[in-house]
Amino acid sequence: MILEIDNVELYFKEKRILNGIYLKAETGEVTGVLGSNGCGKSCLLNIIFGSLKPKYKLVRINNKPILKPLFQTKLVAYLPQHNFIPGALKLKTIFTIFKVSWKDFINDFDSFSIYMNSKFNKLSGGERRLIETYIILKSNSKIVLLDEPFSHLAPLHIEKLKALISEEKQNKAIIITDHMYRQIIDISDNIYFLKGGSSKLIKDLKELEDYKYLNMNTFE
Ligand SMILES: Nc1ncnc2c1ncn2[C@@H]1O[C@H](COP(=O)(O)OP(=O)(O)OP(=O)(O)O)[C@@H](O)[C@H]1O
Repeated sequence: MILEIDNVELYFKEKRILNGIYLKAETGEVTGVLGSNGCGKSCLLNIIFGSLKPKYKLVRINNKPILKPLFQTKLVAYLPQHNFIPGALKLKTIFTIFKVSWKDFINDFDSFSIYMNSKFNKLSGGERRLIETYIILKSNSKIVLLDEPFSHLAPLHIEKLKALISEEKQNKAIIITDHMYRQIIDISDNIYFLKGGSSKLIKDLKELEDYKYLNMNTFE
């Protein structure tokens, strides 16, 4: 499956946030999105998901325009920047509701086994983020959008999550954004950089220095 989005024009009042966006993601690949604070990364993922309606946009799957919001097609799962799982739910219930295997999760993250009957809001911020990311990543959807999955995670959990992302991409098109740029560079097959409302496909990591996203000599 090939997902493309272009012709995006997003305004909030008179302020133009996005214009000149082109992004392509496909099954078997991780597509990373990098950019400074406020450049529009979350807005772009929201627009792809269909929960934010810009002035213009064109979403195509396998070259066919998709006119209804993508979330209505059940093709897509989206990890938003904020917590989305109700805090009063027990972990076991959450995995049942989202149809994700608790056993597989415990195989990957055995330290969570003690939490099976705990409520979600009793977990730490990083633990909650890990569970939300895992649930979205392991969903049945063929397109996965991850907004800052690595925030608050301990290094070992980040490494495990990266391995899972690489596994899941075999059957999914994954779009990911995070400020942990080294992790994004590590797992991405393609990287788009957002600046001034438009996207640029990065061919050489040095461009990230030229665009003043990273300090000069970061990649020496
Ligand atoms: N609902 C809204 N109303 C008005 N302006 C908004 C709204 N949502 C986002 N913006 C503005 O749009 C711009 C892009 O926001 P967005 O959250 O997409 O940035 P981002 O690249 O994800 O930033 P960060 O890396 O800090 O999370 C920002 O200037 C933000 O203030």
